[in-house]
Amino acid sequence: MSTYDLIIRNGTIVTSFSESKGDIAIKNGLISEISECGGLKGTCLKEIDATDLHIFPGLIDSHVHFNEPGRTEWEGFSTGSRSLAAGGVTTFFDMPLNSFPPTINKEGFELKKKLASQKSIVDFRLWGGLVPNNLNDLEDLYHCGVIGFKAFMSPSGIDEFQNADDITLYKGMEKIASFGSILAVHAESTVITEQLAEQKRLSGKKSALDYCESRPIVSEIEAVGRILSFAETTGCKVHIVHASSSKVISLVTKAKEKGVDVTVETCPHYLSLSSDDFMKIGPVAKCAPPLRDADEVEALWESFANGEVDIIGSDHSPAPPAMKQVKDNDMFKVWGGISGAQTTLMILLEEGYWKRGIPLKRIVEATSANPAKRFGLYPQKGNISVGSEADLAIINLNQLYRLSEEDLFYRHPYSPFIGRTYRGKNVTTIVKGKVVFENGKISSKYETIP
Ligand SMILES: NC(=O)N[C@H]1NC(=O)NC1=O
Ligand SMILES: [Zn+2]
Ligand SMILES: [Zn+2]
Repeated sequence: MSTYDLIIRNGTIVTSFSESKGDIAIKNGLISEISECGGLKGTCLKEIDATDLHIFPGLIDSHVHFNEPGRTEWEGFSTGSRSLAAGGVTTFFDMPLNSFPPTINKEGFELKKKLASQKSIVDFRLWGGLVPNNLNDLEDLYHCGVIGFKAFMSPSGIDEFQNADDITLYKGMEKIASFGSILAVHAESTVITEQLAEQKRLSGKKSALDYCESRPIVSEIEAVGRILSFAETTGCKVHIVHASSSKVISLVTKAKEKGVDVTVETCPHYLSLSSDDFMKIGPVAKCAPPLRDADEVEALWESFANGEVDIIGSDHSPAPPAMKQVKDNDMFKVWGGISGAQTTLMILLEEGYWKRGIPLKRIVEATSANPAKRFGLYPQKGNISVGSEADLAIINLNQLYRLSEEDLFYRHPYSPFIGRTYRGKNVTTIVKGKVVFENGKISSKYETIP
């Protein structure tokens, strides 16, 4: 008879391609057996009854900014990873900027890796940056084990992480292609966004609407078109982050049809908040690219439903409260970034599964299987199968609740989703076989923040 560390009984197991009831046995951090309900024979140290609950592969958030080291007062790995655990996320990929030093060379990588290993309660990988003048660091970063490289096509808001000009992109992509790695891009046109912002400034226009108008969809379309042409020429794999519009997604779909190796991400905020919501909610909902109108939100859901959106990432990009407040009535001066690490799954369940009939399998695909596949972690992650890592989220689809400030584990508990009602809550999170979140709480072993 086998001895297991943990057995989860009687849940509905959802993967990107299947949904069925069963029991899962876990040993040494891996899934060691899956059977129909009642079929597992053996003893275990702990049992979880998942009757009436759904079991998803733990989410992989391929896009967060946890700001550590250097700006830990903005977030940090302790609070950031606890927020993810609460939201059913078991792995994150930390972006190379907003922390200081940025992850643009080996030293920056090693420093961040050490801190994340000490403090994170979920699994992680790190992005490396592509910036002007670090072409000679890319190979070191690749050997350090970055999950991929990230570049900005417009100013990032952080002085020490410069946006990449076209020659940096082109030369960088040749190098990245030579290692078989991937470049993620923040794709907005510097020329369009800066000139429109300057016109707004000269005419004293600085409202939320003015900010949105200074970063139109065409600015994304132009930048995406340019990066796709570099991708075609260099053969470099590309991942477009935070596309705000189905028009951007369509451009990516057309490139895929032509054989370009490209994927695209959108974020829960573009799927659940409109520019009108931004006017009502204010600076907490400021991001770049900005929120779009309600028709765009609906069109984005269509792109999601038909599988054109590959990946959902949160782009969790917090800042201290003072930087998320409007001063001099000027929305342009507010930090652009939405706190969303904890809320991805609840938004997709409420707005996607419940309101728009999106299948759970599609949600699992975009939040877990696809990021694992795109970044080389599948099927160890992103799946529920014998031999894969025991990264799981156990979900009560019927639990109805209103998100409040007290629910948030962020360093600064603000979110544009506070006060909204959701159906579907993550109740238990398991990372490599360890229960890190249970019954609405961080497990006692991880309660104390180091
Ligand atoms: N620097 C940074 O995190 N910027 C992010 N914030 C945002 O709203 N979009 C971004 O790219
Ligand atoms: Zn970005
Ligand atoms: Zn980002």
